[in-house]
Amino acid sequence: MHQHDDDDNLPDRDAGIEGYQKIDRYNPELIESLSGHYHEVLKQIGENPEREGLLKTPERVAKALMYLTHGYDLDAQQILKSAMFKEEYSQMVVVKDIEVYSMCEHHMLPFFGKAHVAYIPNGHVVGLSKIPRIVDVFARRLQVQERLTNEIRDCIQDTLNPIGVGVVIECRHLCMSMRGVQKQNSVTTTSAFTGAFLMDKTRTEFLNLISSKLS
Ligand SMILES: Nc1nc2c(ncn2[C@@H]2O[C@H](COP(=O)(O)OP(=O)(O)OP(=O)(O)O)[C@@H](O)[C@H]2O)c(=O)[nH]1
Ligand SMILES: [Zn+2]
Repeated sequence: MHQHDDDDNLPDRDAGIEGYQKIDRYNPELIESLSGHYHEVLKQIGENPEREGLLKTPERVAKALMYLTHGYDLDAQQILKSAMFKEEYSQMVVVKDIEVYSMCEHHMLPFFGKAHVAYIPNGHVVGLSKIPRIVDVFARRLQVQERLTNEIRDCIQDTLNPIGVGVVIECRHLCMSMRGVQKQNSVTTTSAFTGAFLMDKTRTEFLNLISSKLS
């Protein structure tokens, strides 16, 4: 469902988050309402929400959850467009080891690790900091790692129109380690490519660059 943000002060979100309702996420009334639900959650897990250590917990958790999902309010394309510069550089640009913190949409438990992002400019480069920023825009939502990977790729491809984009993400999922199958050391790797990165040579150069230990 496409949302249009012309009637209030929130920044434009990128369109196309299916069924997402735009909210004013730090509105005190909303935080209070969400806190009420967490107060109930504490009771339902057998805790005493009135004991001293838990008195402010519902509000803290409500604020934390709102922060951890604030990517819904950000427009990744706008962020890239705000720092695009005409430049004739035509080699691969790689930003590697970008910390990722996201939450799986199945269990609302964290998954975290690193993203490596590359593109080959086609007349324009983008301000380097904007790459980690757009990783965050898509990571700070309820996600699956595959979609996160594709969304980063598509955003760069559609906005910057480069000769190609490569994205590799490596994450540990707490839903697989602290519950469920309980595998403590498994790491999930996902990748997405466009354009020149679909060719072996370019893809191999990218994969070699992100595995180098220079940094
Ligand atoms: N493809 C994909 N799966 C994920 C991701 N995060 C969590 N999952 C998986 O989502 C699946 C949900 O499966 P279900 O069988 O419905 O849930 P469940 O009974 O809690 O599954 P278990 O985790 O196996 O106990 C699990 O296999 C999770 O490992 C992700 O980013 N990508
Ligand atoms: Zn999960």
